[in-house]
Amino acid sequence: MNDPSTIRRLYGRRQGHKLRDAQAHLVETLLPELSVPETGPLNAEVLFGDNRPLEFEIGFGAGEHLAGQASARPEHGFIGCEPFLNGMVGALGHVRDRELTNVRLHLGDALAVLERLPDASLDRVYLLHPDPWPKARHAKRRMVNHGPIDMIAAKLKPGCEFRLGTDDPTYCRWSMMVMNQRRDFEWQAKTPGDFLNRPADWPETRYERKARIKGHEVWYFRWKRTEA
Ligand SMILES: C[S@@+](CC[C@H](N)C(=O)[O-])C[C@H]1O[C@@H](n2cnc3c(N)ncnc32)[C@H](O)[C@@H]1O
Repeated sequence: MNDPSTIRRLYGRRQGHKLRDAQAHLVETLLPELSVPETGPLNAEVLFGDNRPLEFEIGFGAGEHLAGQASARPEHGFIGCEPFLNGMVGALGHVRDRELTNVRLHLGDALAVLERLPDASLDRVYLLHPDPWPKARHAKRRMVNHGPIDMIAAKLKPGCEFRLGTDDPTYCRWSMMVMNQRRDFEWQAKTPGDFLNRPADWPETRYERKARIKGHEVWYFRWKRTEA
């Protein structure tokens, strides 16, 4: 596993385009330093050695949003999860280039990390351009569903935000339907068109940029965790 060509063979081919030597080297050297521990309960002390506020990104893609938020708030700790190795390489590159010390990464399922955090421990959760699963028969696979949203609700501190971005009209409508049924979240749209404009503190993601180039509308949702 320590040999870059082995890493490339094991992950690069199976999960995306082949890793170059420099990318495999990054995975070999920087990822172990930044990885969320594989087992045991997690909190800010375990991850960062102090009691700082935590933010969590589900499926960070190539990591540009995670890195942007982490450099904007160096006093917060950021946990990012992404099962796609080529995306992880992107995030590692941003962490290295921006010399970020407040990011921890997990190559795998975000929910498996989320469930190990204490309840009411997160200051923000991001879900940006989740896989849309557009067919009705696949709707149960959408991240915006009762099980995952129950977990997000449990882990967010009351008064803190869950952010969702999507350019998929079905996902947009679905998310409004699922979230409007909940009493534990309050939609933060101040005006009817509010969710059409990206807030200034919301860095653009790669997927979002591609969607805009294709001429798609993008919707930006912010829900506040209530006390309910
Ligand atoms: C359409 S991409 C969007 C990536 C990125 N957020 C962006 O906006 O550019 C959806 C991402 O979610 C990731 N993903 C899907 N299920 C996940 C899960 N259970 N945990 C973490 N990431 C997941 C996928 O690997 C993929 O990279």
